[in-house]
Amino acid sequence: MDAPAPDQPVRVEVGLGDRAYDILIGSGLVARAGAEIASRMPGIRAAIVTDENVAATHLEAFSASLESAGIPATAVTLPAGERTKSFEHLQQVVDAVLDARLERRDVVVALGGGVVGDLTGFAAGIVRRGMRFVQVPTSLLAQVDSSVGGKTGINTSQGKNLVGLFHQPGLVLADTDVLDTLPLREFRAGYAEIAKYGLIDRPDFFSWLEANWRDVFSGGAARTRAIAESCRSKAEIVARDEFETGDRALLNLGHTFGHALESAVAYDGTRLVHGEGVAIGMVLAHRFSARLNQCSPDDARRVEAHLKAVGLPTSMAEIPGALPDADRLLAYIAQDKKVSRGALTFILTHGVGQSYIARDVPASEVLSFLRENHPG
Ligand SMILES: O=C(O)C(=O)C[C@@H](O)[C@H](O)[C@H](O)COP(=O)(O)O
Repeated sequence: MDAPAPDQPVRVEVGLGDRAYDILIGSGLVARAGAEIASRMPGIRAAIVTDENVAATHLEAFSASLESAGIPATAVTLPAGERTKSFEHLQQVVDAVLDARLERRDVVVALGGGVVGDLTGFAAGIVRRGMRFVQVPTSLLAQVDSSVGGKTGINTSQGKNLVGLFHQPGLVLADTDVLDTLPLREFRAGYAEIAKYGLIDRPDFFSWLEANWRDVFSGGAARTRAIAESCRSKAEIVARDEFETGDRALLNLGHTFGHALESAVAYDGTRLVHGEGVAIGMVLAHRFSARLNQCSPDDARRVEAHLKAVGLPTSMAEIPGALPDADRLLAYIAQDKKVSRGALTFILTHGVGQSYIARDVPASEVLSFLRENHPG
Protein backbone atom coordinates (compact mmCIF):
# COMPACT_ATOMS: atom_id res chain seq x y z
CA MET A 1 0.00 0.00 0.00
CA ASP A 2 1.38 3.44 -0.96
CA ALA A 3 1.76 6.14 1.69
CA PRO A 4 -0.67 8.83 0.54
CA ALA A 5 -0.08 12.59 0.46
CA PRO A 6 -2.50 14.32 2.87
CA ASP A 7 -5.38 14.82 0.41
CA GLN A 8 -4.56 11.89 -1.84
CA PRO A 9 -6.49 8.62 -1.63
CA VAL A 10 -4.84 5.52 -0.22
CA ARG A 11 -4.12 3.10 -3.06
CA VAL A 12 -4.22 -0.66 -2.61
CA GLU A 13 -3.45 -2.85 -5.58
CA VAL A 14 -5.08 -6.19 -6.20
CA GLY A 15 -2.18 -7.99 -7.88
CA LEU A 16 -3.73 -10.15 -10.55
CA GLY A 17 -1.18 -9.78 -13.34
CA ASP A 18 -2.68 -8.29 -16.49
CA ARG A 19 -6.01 -7.99 -14.62
CA ALA A 20 -4.49 -6.12 -11.66
CA TYR A 21 -6.55 -3.17 -10.47
CA ASP A 22 -6.50 -0.34 -7.96
CA ILE A 23 -8.67 0.24 -4.95
CA LEU A 24 -8.65 3.96 -4.14
CA ILE A 25 -9.82 4.89 -0.65
CA GLY A 26 -10.38 8.49 0.41
CA SER A 27 -12.44 11.64 0.45
CA GLY A 28 -14.16 13.16 -2.62
CA LEU A 29 -13.93 10.13 -4.90
CA VAL A 30 -17.55 10.29 -6.07
CA ALA A 31 -16.87 13.77 -7.46
CA ARG A 32 -13.59 12.59 -9.01
CA ALA A 33 -14.95 9.26 -10.29
CA GLY A 34 -15.33 10.39 -13.90
CA ALA A 35 -11.72 11.55 -14.12
CA GLU A 36 -10.39 8.38 -12.41
CA ILE A 37 -12.37 6.11 -14.72
CA ALA A 38 -11.65 8.09 -17.91
CA SER A 39 -7.91 8.15 -17.25
CA ARG A 40 -7.82 4.34 -17.03
CA MET A 41 -10.51 3.53 -19.61
CA PRO A 42 -10.53 6.28 -22.26
CA GLY A 43 -13.37 6.59 -24.74
CA ILE A 44 -15.90 4.45 -22.92
CA ARG A 45 -19.63 4.75 -22.34
CA ALA A 46 -21.20 3.58 -19.10
CA ALA A 47 -24.29 2.12 -17.47
CA ILE A 48 -24.66 3.09 -13.81
CA VAL A 49 -26.51 0.58 -11.65
CA THR A 50 -27.68 1.81 -8.26
CA ASP A 51 -30.54 1.45 -5.77
CA GLU A 52 -33.27 3.85 -4.68
CA ASN A 53 -31.55 4.91 -1.46
CA VAL A 54 -28.17 5.56 -3.04
CA ALA A 55 -29.75 7.26 -6.07
CA ALA A 56 -31.45 9.77 -3.79
CA THR A 57 -28.15 10.88 -2.25
CA HIS A 58 -25.36 10.22 -4.74
CA LEU A 59 -26.60 9.57 -8.29
CA GLU A 60 -26.77 13.19 -9.37
CA ALA A 61 -23.22 14.00 -8.25
CA PHE A 62 -21.90 10.75 -9.68
CA SER A 63 -23.59 11.25 -13.06
CA ALA A 64 -22.28 14.82 -13.20
CA SER A 65 -18.78 13.55 -12.55
CA LEU A 66 -18.99 11.10 -15.46
CA GLU A 67 -20.47 13.76 -17.71
CA SER A 68 -17.74 16.25 -16.95
CA ALA A 69 -15.16 13.60 -17.81
CA GLY A 70 -16.87 13.02 -21.18
CA ILE A 71 -18.37 9.62 -20.30
CA PRO A 72 -21.92 9.27 -21.67
CA ALA A 73 -23.98 7.28 -19.17
CA THR A 74 -27.37 5.72 -18.66
CA ALA A 75 -28.67 4.77 -15.19
CA VAL A 76 -30.80 1.97 -13.81
CA THR A 77 -32.20 2.25 -10.29
CA LEU A 78 -33.23 -0.89 -8.41
CA PRO A 79 -35.13 -1.43 -5.15
CA ALA A 80 -32.83 -1.44 -2.10
CA GLY A 81 -32.29 -4.63 -0.11
CA GLU A 82 -30.94 -8.16 -0.31
CA ARG A 83 -34.02 -9.44 -2.19
CA THR A 84 -32.85 -7.44 -5.21
CA LYS A 85 -30.09 -10.03 -5.74
CA SER A 86 -32.54 -12.06 -7.85
CA PHE A 87 -32.98 -13.38 -11.38
CA GLU A 88 -35.69 -10.75 -11.90
CA HIS A 89 -33.39 -7.81 -11.21
CA LEU A 90 -30.49 -9.43 -13.02
CA GLN A 91 -32.72 -9.48 -16.10
CA GLN A 92 -33.56 -5.80 -15.54
CA VAL A 93 -29.88 -4.82 -15.49
CA VAL A 94 -29.01 -6.97 -18.50
CA ASP A 95 -31.88 -5.41 -20.47
CA ALA A 96 -30.79 -1.88 -19.51
CA VAL A 97 -27.21 -2.51 -20.63
CA LEU A 98 -28.28 -4.10 -23.92
CA ASP A 99 -30.95 -1.45 -24.60
CA ALA A 100 -28.24 1.20 -24.18
CA ARG A 101 -26.23 -0.71 -26.83
CA LEU A 102 -23.12 -0.74 -24.70
CA GLU A 103 -20.27 -2.70 -26.18
CA ARG A 104 -17.97 -5.19 -24.48
CA ARG A 105 -15.26 -2.54 -23.86
CA ASP A 106 -17.77 -0.14 -22.31
CA VAL A 107 -18.27 -0.14 -18.56
CA VAL A 108 -20.98 -1.20 -16.15
CA VAL A 109 -20.63 0.75 -12.89
CA ALA A 110 -21.99 -0.45 -9.56
CA LEU A 111 -22.84 2.59 -7.43
CA GLY A 112 -24.10 1.12 -4.18
CA GLY A 113 -23.61 -1.44 -1.45
CA GLY A 114 -22.95 -5.16 -1.62
CA VAL A 115 -26.27 -6.04 -3.21
CA VAL A 116 -25.80 -3.63 -6.11
CA GLY A 117 -22.14 -4.61 -6.48
CA ASP A 118 -22.75 -8.37 -6.55
CA LEU A 119 -25.68 -8.11 -8.97
CA THR A 120 -24.00 -5.60 -11.26
CA GLY A 121 -20.77 -7.56 -11.39
CA PHE A 122 -22.71 -10.66 -12.35
CA ALA A 123 -24.53 -8.79 -15.13
CA ALA A 124 -21.24 -7.33 -16.38
CA GLY A 125 -19.72 -10.81 -16.35
CA ILE A 126 -22.39 -12.35 -18.57
CA VAL A 127 -23.42 -9.58 -20.98
CA ARG A 128 -21.49 -9.94 -24.24
CA ARG A 129 -19.53 -12.68 -22.39
CA GLY A 130 -17.89 -10.19 -20.09
CA MET A 131 -17.94 -6.41 -20.00
CA ARG A 132 -15.71 -4.07 -18.07
CA PHE A 133 -16.91 -3.24 -14.60
CA VAL A 134 -16.18 -0.57 -11.97
CA GLN A 135 -17.16 -0.70 -8.31
CA VAL A 136 -18.10 2.49 -6.47
CA PRO A 137 -19.04 1.03 -3.07
CA THR A 138 -21.22 3.27 -0.91
CA SER A 139 -21.58 1.08 2.19
CA LEU A 140 -18.85 0.19 4.65
CA LEU A 141 -19.41 -3.49 3.96
CA ALA A 142 -18.95 -3.01 0.24
CA GLN A 143 -15.85 -0.83 0.74
CA VAL A 144 -14.06 -3.35 2.94
CA ASP A 145 -15.25 -6.58 1.36
CA SER A 146 -17.74 -7.16 -1.43
CA SER A 147 -16.40 -4.62 -3.96
CA VAL A 148 -13.00 -6.31 -3.91
CA GLY A 149 -12.12 -9.72 -5.29
CA GLY A 150 -14.61 -10.33 -8.07
CA LYS A 151 -17.18 -12.58 -6.39
CA THR A 152 -20.48 -11.69 -8.04
CA GLY A 153 -23.88 -13.31 -7.96
CA ILE A 154 -27.47 -13.53 -6.81
CA ASN A 155 -29.43 -15.45 -4.18
CA THR A 156 -32.01 -18.17 -4.76
CA SER A 157 -34.57 -19.77 -2.45
CA GLN A 158 -32.08 -22.63 -1.95
CA GLY A 159 -29.41 -20.36 -0.53
CA LYS A 160 -27.23 -17.30 -0.64
CA ASN A 161 -25.04 -16.36 -3.65
CA LEU A 162 -25.71 -19.74 -5.26
CA VAL A 163 -25.69 -18.40 -8.84
CA GLY A 164 -22.85 -16.21 -10.02
CA LEU A 165 -19.30 -16.05 -11.29
CA PHE A 166 -15.88 -14.60 -10.60
CA HIS A 167 -15.55 -11.35 -12.54
CA GLN A 168 -12.99 -8.81 -11.39
CA PRO A 169 -13.67 -5.07 -11.53
CA GLY A 170 -11.18 -2.84 -13.33
CA LEU A 171 -11.23 -0.23 -10.55
CA VAL A 172 -12.72 0.26 -7.08
CA LEU A 173 -13.41 3.80 -5.83
CA ALA A 174 -14.21 3.86 -2.10
CA ASP A 175 -15.26 7.39 -1.16
CA THR A 176 -15.08 7.59 2.63
CA ASP A 177 -17.32 10.71 2.71
CA VAL A 178 -20.37 8.69 1.70
CA LEU A 179 -20.14 6.72 4.94
CA ASP A 180 -21.08 9.85 6.92
CA THR A 181 -24.73 9.41 5.89
CA LEU A 182 -24.84 5.63 6.34
CA PRO A 183 -27.42 4.44 8.92
CA LEU A 184 -25.73 3.13 12.08
CA ARG A 185 -27.12 -0.36 11.54
CA GLU A 186 -25.49 -0.52 8.10
CA PHE A 187 -22.21 0.84 9.44
CA ARG A 188 -22.13 -1.80 12.16
CA ALA A 189 -22.89 -4.51 9.63
CA GLY A 190 -19.85 -3.43 7.61
CA TYR A 191 -17.74 -3.33 10.75
CA ALA A 192 -18.34 -7.06 11.19
CA GLU A 193 -16.36 -7.69 8.00
CA ILE A 194 -13.54 -5.42 9.24
CA ALA A 195 -13.33 -7.42 12.48
CA LYS A 196 -13.27 -10.59 10.35
CA TYR A 197 -9.84 -9.74 8.92
CA GLY A 198 -8.42 -9.49 12.43
CA LEU A 199 -10.01 -12.79 13.35
CA ILE A 200 -8.73 -14.59 10.25
CA ASP A 201 -5.01 -13.95 10.63
CA ARG A 202 -4.31 -10.47 12.03
CA PRO A 203 -4.57 -10.69 15.81
CA ASP A 204 -2.81 -7.31 16.21
CA PHE A 205 -5.42 -5.67 14.02
CA PHE A 206 -8.18 -7.23 16.13
CA SER A 207 -6.54 -5.86 19.31
CA TRP A 208 -6.25 -2.46 17.61
CA LEU A 209 -9.97 -2.59 16.79
CA GLU A 210 -10.84 -3.49 20.37
CA ALA A 211 -9.00 -0.35 21.48
CA ASN A 212 -10.00 1.99 18.63
CA TRP A 213 -13.42 0.94 17.33
CA ARG A 214 -15.08 4.11 18.59
CA ASP A 215 -12.72 6.19 16.42
CA VAL A 216 -13.47 3.94 13.45
CA PHE A 217 -17.16 4.67 14.01
CA SER A 218 -16.58 8.43 14.38
CA GLY A 219 -14.66 8.79 11.11
CA GLY A 220 -11.36 10.37 10.19
CA ALA A 221 -7.97 8.70 10.09
CA ALA A 222 -8.89 5.62 12.15
CA ARG A 223 -11.76 4.82 9.81
CA THR A 224 -9.62 5.19 6.70
CA ARG A 225 -6.93 3.06 8.31
CA ALA A 226 -9.43 0.29 9.12
CA ILE A 227 -10.82 0.33 5.57
CA ALA A 228 -7.35 0.30 3.99
CA GLU A 229 -6.12 -2.48 6.28
CA SER A 230 -9.19 -4.53 5.39
CA CYS A 231 -8.74 -3.99 1.65
CA ARG A 232 -5.06 -4.86 1.90
CA SER A 233 -5.89 -8.10 3.76
CA LYS A 234 -8.45 -9.05 1.18
CA ALA A 235 -6.29 -8.05 -1.80
CA GLU A 236 -3.45 -10.27 -0.54
CA ILE A 237 -5.68 -13.32 -0.20
CA VAL A 238 -7.42 -12.75 -3.54
CA ALA A 239 -4.09 -12.28 -5.33
CA ARG A 240 -2.85 -15.66 -4.15
CA ASP A 241 -6.12 -17.60 -4.62
CA GLU A 242 -8.47 -15.78 -6.97
CA PHE A 243 -10.87 -18.68 -7.53
CA GLU A 244 -11.04 -20.03 -3.95
CA THR A 245 -9.26 -23.29 -4.51
CA GLY A 246 -7.57 -22.90 -1.11
CA ASP A 247 -6.85 -20.02 1.24
CA ARG A 248 -9.51 -17.68 -0.07
CA ALA A 249 -12.10 -19.75 1.77
CA LEU A 250 -10.75 -18.12 4.96
CA LEU A 251 -12.66 -14.99 3.91
CA ASN A 252 -15.76 -17.04 4.56
CA LEU A 253 -15.21 -16.97 8.33
CA GLY A 254 -18.67 -16.57 9.87
CA HIS A 255 -20.40 -16.95 6.51
CA THR A 256 -21.31 -20.64 6.70
CA PHE A 257 -23.61 -20.04 9.65
CA GLY A 258 -24.38 -16.46 8.55
CA HIS A 259 -25.57 -17.36 5.07
CA ALA A 260 -27.79 -20.12 6.48
CA LEU A 261 -29.41 -17.56 8.77
CA GLU A 262 -29.96 -15.08 5.93
CA SER A 263 -31.56 -17.84 3.87
CA ALA A 264 -33.64 -18.88 6.88
CA VAL A 265 -35.18 -15.39 7.11
CA ALA A 266 -35.70 -15.34 3.33
CA TYR A 267 -33.27 -12.38 2.97
CA ASP A 268 -35.60 -10.16 4.98
CA GLY A 269 -33.35 -7.21 5.79
CA THR A 270 -35.68 -5.94 8.50
CA ARG A 271 -34.78 -9.09 10.47
CA LEU A 272 -31.16 -9.63 9.51
CA VAL A 273 -28.72 -7.88 7.19
CA HIS A 274 -25.68 -9.65 5.78
CA GLY A 275 -23.09 -8.20 8.17
CA GLU A 276 -25.26 -9.10 11.17
CA GLY A 277 -25.46 -12.66 9.91
CA VAL A 278 -21.66 -12.63 9.62
CA ALA A 279 -21.31 -11.27 13.19
CA ILE A 280 -23.53 -14.02 14.61
CA GLY A 281 -21.78 -16.52 12.33
CA MET A 282 -18.32 -15.51 13.57
CA VAL A 283 -19.39 -15.90 17.20
CA LEU A 284 -20.86 -19.30 16.35
CA ALA A 285 -17.68 -20.30 14.48
CA HIS A 286 -15.59 -19.47 17.56
CA ARG A 287 -17.99 -21.22 19.92
CA PHE A 288 -18.12 -24.25 17.65
CA SER A 289 -14.31 -24.29 17.56
CA ALA A 290 -14.26 -24.20 21.38
CA ARG A 291 -16.81 -27.02 21.52
CA LEU A 292 -14.52 -29.08 19.28
CA ASN A 293 -11.57 -28.21 21.58
CA GLN A 294 -9.88 -26.26 18.81
CA CYS A 295 -9.77 -22.94 20.65
CA SER A 296 -10.19 -21.74 24.18
CA PRO A 297 -13.66 -20.68 25.37
CA ASP A 298 -12.00 -17.42 26.50
CA ASP A 299 -11.20 -16.56 22.89
CA ALA A 300 -14.80 -17.25 21.89
CA ARG A 301 -15.99 -15.01 24.74
CA ARG A 302 -13.54 -12.29 23.69
CA VAL A 303 -14.89 -12.22 20.13
CA GLU A 304 -18.47 -12.16 21.37
CA ALA A 305 -17.68 -9.34 23.83
CA HIS A 306 -16.17 -7.14 21.14
CA LEU A 307 -18.97 -7.59 18.63
CA LYS A 308 -21.52 -7.00 21.38
CA ALA A 309 -19.68 -3.84 22.47
CA VAL A 310 -20.05 -2.32 19.00
CA GLY A 311 -23.75 -3.15 19.03
CA LEU A 312 -23.83 -6.14 16.68
CA PRO A 313 -26.08 -9.15 17.33
CA THR A 314 -24.10 -12.15 18.52
CA SER A 315 -26.71 -14.91 18.89
CA MET A 316 -29.58 -16.42 16.94
CA ALA A 317 -31.91 -15.36 19.75
CA GLU A 318 -31.44 -11.72 18.72
CA ILE A 319 -32.97 -12.27 15.27
CA PRO A 320 -36.58 -11.07 15.48
CA GLY A 321 -39.28 -13.66 14.72
CA ALA A 322 -39.17 -17.43 14.65
CA LEU A 323 -36.32 -19.28 12.95
CA PRO A 324 -36.60 -22.64 11.18
CA ASP A 325 -35.40 -25.53 13.34
CA ALA A 326 -31.81 -26.78 13.52
CA ASP A 327 -32.39 -29.49 10.87
CA ARG A 328 -33.57 -26.86 8.38
CA LEU A 329 -30.58 -24.63 9.18
CA LEU A 330 -28.31 -27.60 8.54
CA ALA A 331 -30.04 -28.12 5.18
CA TYR A 332 -29.09 -24.54 4.22
CA ILE A 333 -25.51 -25.16 5.37
CA ALA A 334 -25.43 -28.26 3.17
CA GLN A 335 -25.99 -25.95 0.13
CA ASP A 336 -22.87 -23.93 0.98
CA LYS A 337 -20.41 -23.59 -1.89
CA LYS A 338 -17.56 -24.95 0.23
CA VAL A 339 -19.27 -28.36 0.47
CA SER A 340 -17.22 -30.94 -1.37
CA ARG A 341 -18.53 -34.43 -2.20
CA GLY A 342 -21.18 -33.87 0.43
CA ALA A 343 -18.67 -33.08 3.20
CA LEU A 344 -19.23 -29.87 5.18
CA THR A 345 -16.42 -27.32 5.30
CA PHE A 346 -16.22 -24.65 7.99
CA ILE A 347 -13.77 -21.90 8.78
CA LEU A 348 -12.78 -22.71 12.36
CA THR A 349 -10.11 -21.25 14.59
CA HIS A 350 -7.36 -22.07 17.06
CA GLY A 351 -7.82 -18.62 18.62
CA VAL A 352 -8.11 -14.93 17.75
CA GLY A 353 -6.36 -14.44 14.40
CA GLN A 354 -5.73 -18.17 13.90
CA SER A 355 -8.49 -19.28 11.55
CA TYR A 356 -8.16 -22.36 9.41
CA ILE A 357 -10.17 -24.35 6.89
CA ALA A 358 -11.75 -27.46 8.41
CA ARG A 359 -12.91 -29.94 5.80
CA ASP A 360 -15.13 -32.90 6.51
CA VAL A 361 -16.80 -31.52 9.62
CA PRO A 362 -19.32 -34.15 10.80
CA ALA A 363 -22.91 -33.02 10.16
CA SER A 364 -23.95 -34.65 13.46
CA GLU A 365 -21.61 -32.29 15.40
CA VAL A 366 -22.99 -29.29 13.53
CA LEU A 367 -26.56 -30.36 14.22
CA SER A 368 -25.97 -30.83 17.96
CA PHE A 369 -24.26 -27.45 18.11
CA LEU A 370 -27.12 -25.75 16.23
CA ARG A 371 -29.66 -27.36 18.59
CA GLU A 372 -27.73 -26.11 21.64
CA ASN A 373 -27.61 -22.57 20.25
CA HIS A 374 -31.10 -22.43 18.73
CA PRO A 375 -33.45 -20.07 20.57
CA GLY A 376 -36.62 -22.06 19.82
O1 LIG B 1 -14.51 -12.72 -1.19
C1 LIG B 1 -14.65 -13.79 -0.62
O2 LIG B 1 -14.07 -14.81 -0.98
C2 LIG B 1 -15.53 -13.91 0.54
O3 LIG B 1 -15.87 -15.01 0.95
C3 LIG B 1 -15.99 -12.65 1.19
C4 LIG B 1 -17.33 -12.74 1.87
O4 LIG B 1 -17.29 -11.81 2.93
C5 LIG B 1 -18.46 -12.35 0.93
O5 LIG B 1 -19.66 -12.19 1.62
C6 LIG B 1 -18.66 -13.34 -0.19
O6 LIG B 1 -19.51 -12.85 -1.16
C7 LIG B 1 -19.21 -14.65 0.26
O7 LIG B 1 -18.88 -15.56 -0.70
P1 LIG B 1 -19.60 -16.96 -0.88
O8 LIG B 1 -18.73 -17.66 -1.84
O9 LIG B 1 -19.68 -17.64 0.44
O10 LIG B 1 -20.96 -16.66 -1.42
